Amino acid sequence: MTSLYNQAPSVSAVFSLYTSFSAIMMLFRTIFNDIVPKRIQDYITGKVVDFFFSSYLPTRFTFVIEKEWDDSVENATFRAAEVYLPTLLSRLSTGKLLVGSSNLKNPEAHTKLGIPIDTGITDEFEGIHLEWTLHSVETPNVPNVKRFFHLTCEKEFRKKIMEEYFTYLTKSADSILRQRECLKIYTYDRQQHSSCWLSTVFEHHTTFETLAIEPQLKTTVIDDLDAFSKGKGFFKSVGRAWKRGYLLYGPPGTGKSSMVAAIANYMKYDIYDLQLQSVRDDSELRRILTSIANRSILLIEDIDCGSRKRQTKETKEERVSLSGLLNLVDGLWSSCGEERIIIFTTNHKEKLDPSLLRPGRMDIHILMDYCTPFVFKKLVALYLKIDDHILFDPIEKLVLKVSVTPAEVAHQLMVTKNADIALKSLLDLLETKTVKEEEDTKEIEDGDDTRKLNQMKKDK
Ligand SMILES: Nc1ncnc2c1ncn2[C@@H]1O[C@H](COP(=O)(O)OP(=O)(O)OP(=O)(O)O)[C@@H](O)[C@H]1O
Repeated sequence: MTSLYNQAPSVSAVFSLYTSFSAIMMLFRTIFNDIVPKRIQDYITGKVVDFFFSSYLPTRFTFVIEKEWDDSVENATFRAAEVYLPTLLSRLSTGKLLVGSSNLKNPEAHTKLGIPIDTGITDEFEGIHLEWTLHSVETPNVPNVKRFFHLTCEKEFRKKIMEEYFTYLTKSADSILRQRECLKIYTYDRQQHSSCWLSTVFEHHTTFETLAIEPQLKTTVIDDLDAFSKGKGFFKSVGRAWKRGYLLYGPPGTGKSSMVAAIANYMKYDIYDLQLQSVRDDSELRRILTSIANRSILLIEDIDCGSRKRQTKETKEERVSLSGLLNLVDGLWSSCGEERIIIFTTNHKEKLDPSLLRPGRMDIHILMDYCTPFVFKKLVALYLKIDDHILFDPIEKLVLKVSVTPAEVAHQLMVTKNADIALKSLLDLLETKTVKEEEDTKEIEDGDDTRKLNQMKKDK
């Protein structure tokens, strides 16, 4: 007992040991804080905490990726996941996959794949194991179910996932979309509670090969589109948003919609078809604009007859203002997103507000005009598969004389596969039009003569 008591350290020895230990710790802390860089400090601290406390703390981390970001704005990360995940077929947890047919008429059309609700799918990124699951919940008073992905990983990798994996995801989805064959057309569905874009498969097969336009116009448009798609660096270097605006104008039936289809098919861009009349006000227009995906066409047809005002039942005027529209074309809102083409079409360019036509607003103004001899021959080659006929000469002469649209010509050429009959019916149409136009001109001249006569009588 005595010897034990003698071996125990004295209070003063313990105290001096404690003081020395504290001094060393303070010295260590000072060195650690002053000399070791902050990032290394964080790393070491994290490792120490993980070592001592990891068994008490959750080690998994889950990212929640909702379909809609804010009101009707589609979350681009959700969209990217929707595109990318079905390509990881072998990693589905349940062996289930959604399969949708895009085209009943074409059995060779590619089927669309999707992830079923509550199905897990795994991915590997630089050795990190990732688990994806798609969930859905119903919300009261909202017609559509809310869909969201859960992406779970080890907590220690969350920073890497945020900084690198999401970029990889977006890039992968982008390159998948660039190679796809099936485009979509979206229409804006305005509901009382939640408005959104509804999509369907875009099946307009017009390409620049089947669009009958003058060769020079075709070259101009294709060159412009090529320069645009390769122009990311250029647009950035000159401080401009990566977007392009086209105004297509001309009489009905001259191929404006067909030109839009050719552009979409050439660029492999989806189309967002917006009826301006269905937009409540500028703020809704702004929201719509931010909800459009990159690599897409925003199409506003018949911009002249949109009469940007509309009356509600309560006779309250609702409108998209001209400045809202101009902002959409070249203001700050138009700068959100990348690689976008805005196309306005109109049958009456002269009715448009001059501010919309000022240089720099829409990059290119394209006149879609009445049929020319070249366009006529191109249509005949397409529809009747011939490049010469005895009726070509009289038809070409009349095409130069009267206003006939490519749509009218195409309509006559579709009547039969027999070239003699089809061309004869086209010639008849042109002759009838010639007579009509001559009569109209005479009427106008007669009207002018009568007016002049009356004026002379008055003057006397
Ligand atoms: N340039 C063209 N090349 C080939 N086909 C054409 C051309 N223009 C018109 N057509 C034919 O006419 C139809 C109608 O043309 P389209 O809808 O593209 O004209 P539009 O100018 O957009 O008319 P609208 O102003 O009435 O909308 C097309 O489906 C196509 O078959």
